[in-house]
Amino acid sequence: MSALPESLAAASAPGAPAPGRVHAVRGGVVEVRFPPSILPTLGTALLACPPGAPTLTLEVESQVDECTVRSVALQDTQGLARGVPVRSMGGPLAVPVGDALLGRLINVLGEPGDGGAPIPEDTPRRPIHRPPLPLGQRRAVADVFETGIKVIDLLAPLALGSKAAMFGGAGVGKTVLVMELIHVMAQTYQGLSVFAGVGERTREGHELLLDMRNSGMLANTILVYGQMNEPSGARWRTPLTALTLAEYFRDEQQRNVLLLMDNVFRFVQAGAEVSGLLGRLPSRVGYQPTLASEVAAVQERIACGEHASVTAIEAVYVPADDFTDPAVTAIAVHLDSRIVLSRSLAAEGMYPAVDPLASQSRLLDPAVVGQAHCDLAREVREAIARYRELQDIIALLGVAELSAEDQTRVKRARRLQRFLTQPFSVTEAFTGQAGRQVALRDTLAGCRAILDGAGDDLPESAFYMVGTLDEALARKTP
Ligand SMILES: Nc1ncnc2c1ncn2[C@@H]1O[C@H](COP(=O)(O)OP(=O)(O)OP(=O)(O)O)[C@@H](O)[C@H]1O
Repeated sequence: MSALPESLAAASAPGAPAPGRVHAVRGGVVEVRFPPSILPTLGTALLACPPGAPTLTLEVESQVDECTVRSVALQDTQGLARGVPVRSMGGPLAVPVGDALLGRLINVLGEPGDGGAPIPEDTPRRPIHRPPLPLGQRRAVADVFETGIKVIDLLAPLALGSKAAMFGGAGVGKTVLVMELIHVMAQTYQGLSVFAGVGERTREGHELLLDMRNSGMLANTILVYGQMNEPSGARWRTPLTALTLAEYFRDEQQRNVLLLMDNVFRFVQAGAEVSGLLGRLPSRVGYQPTLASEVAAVQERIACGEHASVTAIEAVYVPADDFTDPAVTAIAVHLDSRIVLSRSLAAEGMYPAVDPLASQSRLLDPAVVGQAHCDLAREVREAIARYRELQDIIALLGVAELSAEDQTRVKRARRLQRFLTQPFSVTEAFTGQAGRQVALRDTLAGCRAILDGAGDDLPESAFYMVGTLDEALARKTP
């Protein structure tokens, strides 16, 4: 970071009298006046110190004139009044990073939210605004990892150092899928996880903390929460705090990090709220004019370094199931794997409700997964696409009116669709069915066999919510 001008450095020193004063408070937006020589720059963190009350962190978003800045509050502004002294922190918000945070739940400022001991004073700190890793220091993504979830491994594989997202409307299973992936990772992948809970229900966040604590997964995890009850500024900056932690482990300790974000749409939504509060003109569909750059500022920082990587798995809420929503498209362009959850599959109970045709991954490439895998994925997609084409005819005339060839195709496609469902470990408590993880080899062999007619004689139900094909075959017994 560039050196501070002398006047600003002196004014930011902890013991120095606060040079700024709150001029106006409008909800989450606070205008602060400073002497013109030390007007803080954009992105600088400010500390408002109301007498007799806890301090409050703000972030400068615009300079209104030569002595006024407009800032957004990262904490609740209740009780903040005109005239309250404000000190500039001389740079962006710096959050504690490192091993002391492992196993902890923190907020956007890096303060504990789990009722535990305070974070030690000597913990190193890093600014939340940082440039992404230069291209020259990045490594190409190629190490595919198996999730054990058949439909993902087959049609939208994930890789270490890649970015993947689950897209879906309300209640189609995004959170369940992210939780299952956390579960899989904890068992198979020896790394650290940083979970950013952005704008979702506080109850879900609490449940995750308890689940992780009970299953012993918390020791290698940091939870960073800016849930729906927090001010928009906090929700907007929570992903940056989580990213800063992930980058620290990647760059300083050369450790692989899994970054989970639920929900990236809420981050965009918080940005839109902040933009509205700042009085900026809205852009398409009411989103902030800076939508693309805000999303890019987060997504570009998720990258694979020379020695270690940050792998991101994100949940993206799709408002009103509209996949052309500007927020959704702005996020989608940055991803390596897009897993689209379908409401009609969820309505039929075909969990995980991953749409086999809409989901895709850059890693489904012969150079990465091999020719045989790519060919099989294409064949599975073709079979399901053909079945969807025929569905209208079937609804009107019945299956019997189809040609013998199409009848066989429909039969196999329906079995394939069911074979791609699978019970999850995290849903065991309410489905009563033990979770299954399937090796990629078995997934490929199972799909190949079904396409070749190995399951033609079995009832469709034999394929529903099973692990391997052998399990389905074992259900044959009357
Ligand atoms: N794999 C699954 N197996 C069984 N049930 C599932 C599965 N996935 C989702 N469900 C059912 O769907 C419900 C909603 O799932 P989830 O909370 O993951 O949705 P969501 O897309 O995250 O919703 P929201 O956007 O409202 O947060 C679950 O409570 C569960 O009943």
